[in-house]
Amino acid sequence: MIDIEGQPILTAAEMRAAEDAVIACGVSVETLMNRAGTAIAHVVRRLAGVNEVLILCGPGNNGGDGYVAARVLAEMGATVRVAALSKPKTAAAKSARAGWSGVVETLAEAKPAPIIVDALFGTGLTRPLDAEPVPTLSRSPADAGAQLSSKGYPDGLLCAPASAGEQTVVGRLHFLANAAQLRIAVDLPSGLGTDSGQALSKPPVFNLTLALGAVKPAHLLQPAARYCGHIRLLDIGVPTTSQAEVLKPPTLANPGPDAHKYTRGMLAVIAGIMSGASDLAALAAMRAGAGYVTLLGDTAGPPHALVRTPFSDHALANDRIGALVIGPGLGRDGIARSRLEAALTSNHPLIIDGDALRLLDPERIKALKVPVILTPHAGEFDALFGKSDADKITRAREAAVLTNAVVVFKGADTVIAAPDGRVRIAQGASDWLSTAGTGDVLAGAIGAMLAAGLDPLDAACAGVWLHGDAARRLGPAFIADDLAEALRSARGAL
Ligand SMILES: NC(=O)C1=CN([C@@H]2O[C@H](COP(=O)(O)OP(=O)(O)OC[C@H]3O[C@@H](n4cnc5c(N)ncnc54)[C@H](OP(=O)(O)O)[C@@H]3O)[C@@H](O)[C@H]2O)[C@@H](O)CC1
Ligand SMILES: Nc1ncnc2c1ncn2[C@@H]1O[C@H](COP(=O)(O)OP(=O)(O)O)[C@@H](O)[C@H]1O
Ligand SMILES: [K+]
Repeated sequence: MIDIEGQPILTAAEMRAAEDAVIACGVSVETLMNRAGTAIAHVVRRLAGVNEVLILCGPGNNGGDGYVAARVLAEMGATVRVAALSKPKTAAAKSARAGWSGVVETLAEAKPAPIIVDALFGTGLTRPLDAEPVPTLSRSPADAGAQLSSKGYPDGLLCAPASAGEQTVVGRLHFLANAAQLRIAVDLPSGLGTDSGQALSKPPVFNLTLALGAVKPAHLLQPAARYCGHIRLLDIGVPTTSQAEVLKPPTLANPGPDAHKYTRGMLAVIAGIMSGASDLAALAAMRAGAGYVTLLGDTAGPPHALVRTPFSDHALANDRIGALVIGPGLGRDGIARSRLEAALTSNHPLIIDGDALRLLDPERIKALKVPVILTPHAGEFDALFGKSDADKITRAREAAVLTNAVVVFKGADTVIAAPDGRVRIAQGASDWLSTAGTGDVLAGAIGAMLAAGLDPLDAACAGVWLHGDAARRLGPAFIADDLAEALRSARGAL
């Protein structure tokens, strides 16, 4: 089992292409399925102990993985049962089914077990599951493992059509999941759109999802990600590369003996009408490790290490400024507009956040000749780039190209995109981040990284990582001030 930090993220089509490349070199689908099923079986065996395992198999290769896992688990001495939705459709799944010598129960009538393994649907799911009826038997079968007919009903047994509610695929999955102590999904919880991150049908929430060969967008994008539980990658010997990767901890240099405040990076934050927001950004930058932070505006108060200076073109013209944050608490009045204009013409690398994003259009951003990082939340993103049904990765990528800027598309599934097509996606963000001011903290943290000289994508990634890690350290009900302070611990842990 591999931790997914830093791993490539592949769409369903990219994963199929990666598999096809291996198959073209002479490796059969059956071999890949055997590797997948065997790896799944070993994980399940470790977690299940002596408890009974119920594997739910679908018609495609995801189901095929399930049959292989069942066979291997049985060979290892585990107590394992299999329940199928319908008979296997693909050649590899048929061959995997043939390798399972035990009974195959119907999904409709399978009794619960303490451990369930969902191998119903993986990357092949193309439509919602809710309306799909599960075949049921009109009498209790002595051996429900009878061959399933082409309609998906067991041959030789009279089948009744499914009734509503629990007798849908989703209903059965929820019923069996609710009764289980441990829920494990093969590749993806059944019901999720692999690339969109949408729940085509709402699956139960799993404890563990075993990604096969590569991480997929649905493992990270909301709402799909929250059904996956912990995600671990299983290697099936398919080489993968992608411009999209899971965010990993940054490598940041600590100050050396020759360091001084300016070598560690000088950040300027422009204040506006709501000084609390720019204060948070400034504090965050200091706690993320900036050497010198100056706040330009009419503000007052601690910390004493923060250099508060009235806003002026002269203050902005300081060559030592390595990066400039504009937007937190800026407002949208005349003063805000003139400060934004001064920032855009200052020649300093820019982090553009909050209100500043509402005062700009993509063409103006693209025309800037300095490195730019944009940090919109969903509302700001829609206002700047328009609404769209495209997935979050595509939207972030297109926005980065359109503006020639690094775009940090925030949310519970923050997507960071560079104009060259590289994408990084954060995993496991604390939902407690949904509190006022945490975006200002992020802008400051990214500002500290850009001022220290990191390239814009690395700076954005490092800031998002530190921000997410600080939140994880704080647990519940923190406020943005706590988060800014906790950046210090996050920085220290690297
Ligand atoms: N390829 C490889 O080398 C390897 C692949 N591996 C594994 O294969 C998985 C992908 O397999 P897959 O492509 O067969 O898709 P899968 O998710 O099993 O479902 C497809 C089936 O579902 C059906 N179907 C779709 N939507 C439906 C709906 N709403 N309701 C009902 N049916 C629906 C669809 O029918 P159709 O749309 O054609 O009518 C088809 O029959 C992948 O996640 C991984 O686990 C590993 O073994 C490693 C090697
Ligand atoms: N439900 C959530 N789970 C995880 N992170 C979240 C969630 N909601 C918001 N965030 C994060 O919290 C921050 C909120 O930023 P933003 O909306 O700009 O807030 P503000 O403007 O109040 O500072 C972003 O970094 C975002 O990614
Ligand atoms: K599955």
